[in-house]
Amino acid sequence: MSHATYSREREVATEAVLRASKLCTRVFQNLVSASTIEKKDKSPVTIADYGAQAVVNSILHAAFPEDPIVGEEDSVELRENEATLNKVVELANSVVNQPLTSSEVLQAIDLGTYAGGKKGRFWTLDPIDGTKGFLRGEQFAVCLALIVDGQVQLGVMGCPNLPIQLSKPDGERGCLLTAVRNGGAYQRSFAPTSTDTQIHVSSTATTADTQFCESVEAGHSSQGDAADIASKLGITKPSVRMDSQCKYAVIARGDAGIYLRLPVSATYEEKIWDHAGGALLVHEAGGKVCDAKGNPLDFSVGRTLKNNKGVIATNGKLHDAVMDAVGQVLASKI
Ligand SMILES: Nc1ncnc2c1ncn2[C@@H]1O[C@H](COP(=O)(O)O)[C@@H](O)[C@H]1OP(=O)(O)O
Ligand SMILES: [Mg+2]
Ligand SMILES: [Mg+2]
Ligand SMILES: [Mg+2]
Repeated sequence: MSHATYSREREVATEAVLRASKLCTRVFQNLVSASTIEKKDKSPVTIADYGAQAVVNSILHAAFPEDPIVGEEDSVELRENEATLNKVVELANSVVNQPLTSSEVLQAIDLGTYAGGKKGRFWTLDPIDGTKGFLRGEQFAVCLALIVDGQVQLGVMGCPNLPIQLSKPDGERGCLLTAVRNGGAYQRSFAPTSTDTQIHVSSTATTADTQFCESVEAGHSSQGDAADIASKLGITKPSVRMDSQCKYAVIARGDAGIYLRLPVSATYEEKIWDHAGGALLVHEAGGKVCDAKGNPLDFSVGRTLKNNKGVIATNGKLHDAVMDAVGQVLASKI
């Protein structure tokens, strides 16, 4: 089968995500302390969010000046706060080759205001997915994807705190995950000499043996419904709770077989940057992703997944059994 390999896009996206990941780790090491955590001070993650978006957008824009970007952040509040802006500029310049001025940083951030849609190609960026995980020193991800005519074609995700092997939490951390449509899913470490290894979902066909994962945050997914679904599936092990799109990564690598993100409110619309790269990773690793009703995720309707409610990702073999249980538990709710 012939298909686009997006090799140049992949190379540029990898470079951008690695540099932004480095920036995030630097912010965590220098600005997050016991006292910021105790005070629930969000300023470090705000600085990292803006810095990572400025770095990724400026690298993308230099390579593909015609490509629009749907990014999570904009510069409106940053323009009001000179001290924060100075820190963002300094950090961004610590990871890029060509130094940026303050106004270039602001402009780069605002390249992310595109509305999305079903025609043409655009990038979507979550500079830090899992802000709460970032502040806790747990999982977060820099997530970049390329969408063409409403379909995700390339996903590149940097997970600075994710162990290369989940079973070795004290081993090497920092994973770069890449998927190209019809081209497979891959992982490498952040080490410059590291090379891609193809990854696959788990081959488990028995729900009772499966590890399932869900959000840390009760406000992002209905954990009561997830527990009911797990019990219907005969799963007795507690869920693995993890922030961010790292959950898609662990499904794609076969560490877990089921990711449940169940609707918590009638009004919340999931954002495309929270799912585009992760969903392609699972698909290309041999798994399946859909919403709580079994519909495919629709990335062609703007900045949100307004045609979908919730997200279910599995290793594929378990998909029908999981969707059966989801249907029973959510029958009266969605
Ligand atoms: N009410 C909400 N429901 C679902 N997801 C949310 C909600 N509020 C924020 N998010 C986003 O969910 C993602 C994290 O989810 P998870 O619980 O899987 O870690 C993040 O993208 C977070 O934004 P952000 O990118 O600003 O952290
Ligand atoms: Mg996010
Ligand atoms: Mg974010
Ligand atoms: Mg946010």
